[in-house]
Parts: sequence; structure tokens; C-alpha cells
Amino acid sequence: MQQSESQPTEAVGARSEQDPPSGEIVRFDKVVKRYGSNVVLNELDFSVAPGERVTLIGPSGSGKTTILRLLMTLESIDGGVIRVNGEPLSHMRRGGKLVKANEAHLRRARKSIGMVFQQFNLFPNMSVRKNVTEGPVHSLGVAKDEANHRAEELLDLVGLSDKIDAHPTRLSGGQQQRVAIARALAMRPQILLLDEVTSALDPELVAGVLDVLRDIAQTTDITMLCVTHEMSFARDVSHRVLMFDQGQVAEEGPPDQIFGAPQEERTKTFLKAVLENG
Ligand SMILES: Nc1ncnc2c1ncn2[C@@H]1O[C@H](COP(=O)(O)OP(=O)(O)OP(=O)(O)O)[C@@H](O)[C@H]1O
Repeated sequence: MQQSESQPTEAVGARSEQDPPSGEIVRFDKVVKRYGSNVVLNELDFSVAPGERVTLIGPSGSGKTTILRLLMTLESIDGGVIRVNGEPLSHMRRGGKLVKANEAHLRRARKSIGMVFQQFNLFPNMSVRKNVTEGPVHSLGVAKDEANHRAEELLDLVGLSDKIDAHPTRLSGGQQQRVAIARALAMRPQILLLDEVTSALDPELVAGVLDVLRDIAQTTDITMLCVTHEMSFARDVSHRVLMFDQGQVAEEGPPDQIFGAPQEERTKTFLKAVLENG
């Protein structure tokens, strides 16, 4: 990676303090989400502090991706409330009717949240530079020069300065995912959602992407919610791990506790299965 000491600070926003994060930037309050008769989130309660890095673990189907999609306002909920920066954000289904969330709240929430998906979803016909500058210029109204400067900083941060004029189709999956991370950060989100960002990659490309995320975690105070099966990465970067099962938080705690001395049988069984499956 080509990085200088100052880039994360300029590009993303420097970490301001070392104390454990406190307060609430995200709150799920008795959130219910159903797909037909499948109750995916069952009066789910949890909150995330500003600057906190939280890893979501749990068996397949336990609702981890759904939680991120709800934060991106890609889905409606069936009960409870989701707040971002104290503002209710979710569309709600009540008696078969869709009750829409306040538009201003939604706009503010959408601006404050960035997401990186398993599939990188880059624009194949645009250069790497354009992929990173497009959002800031067209959605945030950032001047082209400024967006370019920032794209250069961010692509340096993710080790891809030399690919700035390449097209995504000429990049490896790991490189594309690093562009996707730069693109998300270019929008200056307060909260970064990461949904199994390495699971579509060939094994030899995983470490490079995780290293970039480790750097971002260590050098900035961006809030992160991360769904991953990479337990050593989760251990390195998270302040807290939430173990989901049956639509609720089955157990939570610092990574050393959850990975080193889990209390719940469900957590023990899940972690054993993850270890056995590599
Ligand atoms: N659009 C949808 N329509 C119907 N059911 C859905 C839809 N999206 C998700 N589900 C169901 O919701 C449940 C939770 O899915 P979700 O993807 O959130 O789980 P997950 O914990 O992220 O799983 P994984 O670890 O396998 O990615 C699953 O039972 C899934 O089949």
C-alpha cells in the first residue's frame, strides 16, 4: 500500500480520542421485521455509539444483512423504530399500509451512511477516478477539483493511486473492493456499513482489503457496523461484537470476551462451526 502518515486524517477525519465511544448514533428500538410469516427481527434492541466499531455475527439467516439494509432505508420495518442521530428513519408497514418516514430525516440519514457490499457494484464504464468522484459531485454538489483531490487522497489511502485512470474491469476483485471502499468514504459518511466485503474475493485478495479497513479503523473515528466471517479481523478492529440469533441479540461484549470466553451456548456453537469451516 502507498500511504503517508497524514492521508487518513485528511481523507476521512482523524480519530479524536482514545476513550471508549459513548452516546448513540444508531438505535434500534424494539424493531420488528418480517418477510411473510418469517420473523427476521423480533423486537430487536441495540445501539451504537459515535466512533464505535461493531461487528455483527450470527448464523446464516439471523438478520445481519437485513439490519444493514434497514439502515440504508432499502427496506421497511413492521414495528418499533430505528433512529440515526436521534431521528426516526424507517418506513413502517402498519395494517398492510406503508407509512413513509420523514423525507428530511431520510435525506440526512442517507447522507450520513455509506455502505460497501459483498459485490462491489462499481460503474464498469467509468474510470476509477470517476467512480469515486461521481457521488460527491452529483449528490453532494462538491466542486470537481475538490472531488478529484479527495479521490486522489482516498485512492492513495487504499493503495490504488496507480490505477486512478483504469477501468474497474481491468482490476482484480480485491482492487475493485478497495475502490468501493474509497467511493463510500468519498461521501464523508459518519457511519460505514460493511457487508461481508471479502466473501466474494479469492482468498489471496482478502488480506489486502482487510488491511485497508484495519488502517481506516485505526486512524479514523468513523462509526463502523461490519458483518463478517473474518473473526481475526473482527477481533482486531471491533470495540464490540453482537451475536445475533432468532432476530435478537443473543450475546454481546468486547471481542476478547465473545471470542475468548463466550457465555451463551448459541455463541459457542456458532463460533465452533465457523472455526471448523475455516
Ligand atoms: N427480500 C427478501 N424476501 C424474503 N425473505 C428475505 C428477504 N431478504 C432476506 N430474507 C430472509 O430474511 C432472513 C434474514 O436474512 P439476512 O440476509 O438478513 O440474514 P444474514 O444473517 O445476513 O444471513 P447470511 O449470514 O447468510 O448472509 C433469512 O431467512 C432470509 O431468507
